Amino acid sequence: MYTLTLVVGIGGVTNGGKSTLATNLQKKLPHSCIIAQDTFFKDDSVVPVDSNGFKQYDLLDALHMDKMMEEIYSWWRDPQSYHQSTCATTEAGRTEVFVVIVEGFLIFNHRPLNELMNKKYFLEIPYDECQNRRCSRVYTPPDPPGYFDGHVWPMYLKNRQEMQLQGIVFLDGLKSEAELLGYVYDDITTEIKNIRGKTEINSVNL
Ligand SMILES: Nc1ncnc2c1ncn2[C@@H]1O[C@H](COP(=O)(O)OP(=O)(O)OP(=O)(O)O)[C@@H](O)[C@H]1O
Ligand SMILES: NC(=O)c1ccc[n+]([C@@H]2O[C@H](CO)[C@@H](O)[C@H]2O)c1
Repeated sequence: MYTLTLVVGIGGVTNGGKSTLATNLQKKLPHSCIIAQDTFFKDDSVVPVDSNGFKQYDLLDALHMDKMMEEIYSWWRDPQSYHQSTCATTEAGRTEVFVVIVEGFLIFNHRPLNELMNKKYFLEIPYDECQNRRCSRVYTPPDPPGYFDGHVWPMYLKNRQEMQLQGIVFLDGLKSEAELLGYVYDDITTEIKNIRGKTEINSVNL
């Protein structure tokens, strides 16, 4: 049996709805799993502080990107084993496509990770909505007063300027969860059919 893979990137602004979309997609896509960038933050004690006393969390340097890449490679080497716990049984004779959904706010700023992704989506919301959503969230450690305007939003603008744009589909994060899911799910299932189709043609030609 062939092992075919698809790496989907869901990036975007903080509170743009990345985790929500990734979770909704993962539930609908068989043989899929999520690797979330937020689980690779360095320990608070090693994250530097700027002259205003703000912890510099919204930079690639605040993340263990080496560990995140290792996790993705571990999936890639053997997606079937990686999926074992969550995966439904494969249908006999069917060429499966294993999907990893890589989700995070700085996934398009890391060149090696960028090169791995086959489909890329970026969720955007306006400043006011972003500030409102962020204020209703509690991170560990919690945002200190002034953190959004003093660190989060300016770093978002900077990171967005620097990210690699090639191949990214921009999504309006103000759209409903269902609408966003519908669009991305259709796009990915079309890609999965294409990948399967190409393999089937190649095996006939062999
Ligand atoms: N399409 C949507 N419409 C309205 N609200 C949404 C939508 N998607 C997510 N939300 C809400 O926005 C907030 C942030 O969502 P979520 O955690 O998915 O974002 P995120 O981009 O993963 O955030 P971060 O990575 O910064 O922690 C949550 O309160 C969630 O319920
Ligand atoms: N350890 C964490 O998950 C953590 C700690 C402090 C701040 N954050 C924020 O997470 C967002 C990305 O999802 C960034 O905007 C960080 O500020 C996360």
